[in-house]
Amino acid sequence: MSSPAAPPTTLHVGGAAPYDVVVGHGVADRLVGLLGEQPRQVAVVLPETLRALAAPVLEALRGTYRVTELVVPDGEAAKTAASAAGCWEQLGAAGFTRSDAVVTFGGGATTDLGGFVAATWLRGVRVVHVPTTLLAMVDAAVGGKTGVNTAAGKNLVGSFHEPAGVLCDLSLLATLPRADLVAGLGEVVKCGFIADPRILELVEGTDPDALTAGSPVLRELVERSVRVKVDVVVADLRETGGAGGHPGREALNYGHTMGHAIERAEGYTMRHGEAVAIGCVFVAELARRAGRLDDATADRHRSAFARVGLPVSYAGADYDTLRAAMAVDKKSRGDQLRFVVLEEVGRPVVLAGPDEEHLRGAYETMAGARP
Ligand SMILES: NC(=O)c1ccc[n+]([C@@H]2O[C@H](COP(=O)([O-])OP(=O)(O)OC[C@H]3O[C@@H](n4cnc5c(N)ncnc54)[C@H](O)[C@@H]3O)[C@@H](O)[C@H]2O)c1
Ligand SMILES: O=C(O)C(=O)C[C@@H](O)[C@H](O)[C@H](O)COP(=O)(O)O
Ligand SMILES: [Zn+2]
Repeated sequence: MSSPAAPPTTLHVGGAAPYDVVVGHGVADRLVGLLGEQPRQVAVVLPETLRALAAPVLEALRGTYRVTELVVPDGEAAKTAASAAGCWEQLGAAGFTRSDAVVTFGGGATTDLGGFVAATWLRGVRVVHVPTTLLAMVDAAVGGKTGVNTAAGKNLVGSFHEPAGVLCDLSLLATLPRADLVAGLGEVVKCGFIADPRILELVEGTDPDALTAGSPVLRELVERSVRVKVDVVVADLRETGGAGGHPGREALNYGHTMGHAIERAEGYTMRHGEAVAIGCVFVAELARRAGRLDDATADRHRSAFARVGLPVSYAGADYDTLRAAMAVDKKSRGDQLRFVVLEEVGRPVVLAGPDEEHLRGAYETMAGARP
């Protein structure tokens, strides 16, 4: 365990384009050092709502580089082809070259869009993420998935583009609304179920109200979740599959098949981490019905997510609507739905083409219609 004064932790991400994820208080101050002397100019992707929070970062950058602010809509509204096109226009007007760099400052929606802009401008320029939500620190800013939504569904256009560095400055979480911090815990608890049972013990053994920006337990949860993500991504960056029955990168998609369907049904007004929590409870029930998961572990999903204040049921859309939305999930192959399910905590596997009765039954339990 560590206090806010504890030195930063560096988690190295190996592979063809290695980089570090730095976790600690005040680490955003490292941005200029990380970008180095090569860029002449830096484009900072951020929502208008975070400009005050970003002021010290912008000021530090202006001391060294020509800075263009790419101000994008707040939250999920930023993840559109139109937002990306607006950024491309501004980069063109600024004469942004391959030696220049993009910085993202915001939650996962901002890092997803900004990462996509960096991936596509001149077929790829350097990007450094400064995530400002718990969810973006533990998940979105790490691993190189970038993208935008289309009318057909979530994250349907994007690319893999690894950052040159990720600075998780825990002090930035001080202003994050409680509901957004709790949403980030959705991905944290997901990491506990797919790979690190200690995360579940920490969540189950801590007063959720004590999980604040300066909390040592929150920091341990961040570091453990980043470690889970890094280990999976290093083994299977492009989601081509794992070895020995492990789903590879698809494991990180645990709970997302239903989670993304719910987000779409709600017009992207529900927080991603909330939808993921419901999706994990749904898929645990599916696995239980399919005879893959024991009752106690399925029930533990409901209790662990509920403990931190996340929703665990959803009846806002009917089964057929959600079933149709799940069909466009990236894990689908032809007409076949594929889910990541658990056989036990820490043992994810792929369940392809589940029994339609099990699916409908799991939906009815999720909707509260059937125990
Ligand atoms: N690329 C990936 O691997 C990956 C992983 C997980 C999630 N995601 C994506 O991330 C998105 C969700 O990210 P999110 O939960 O961070 O939501 P978000 O980016 O929509 O941010 C949530 C809200 O918090 C505000 N905010 C951000 N930082 C703040 C701060 N420090 N103080 C005050 N307000 C702050 C934002 O302005 C916004 O209103 C989804 O689009 C999801 O698909 C991507
Ligand atoms: O990094 C991954 O891989 C993930 O699946 C992490 C998820 O938490 C994240 O929401 C991701 O954006 C989902 O990706 P998608 O491929 O289902 O769009
Ligand atoms: Zn997610």
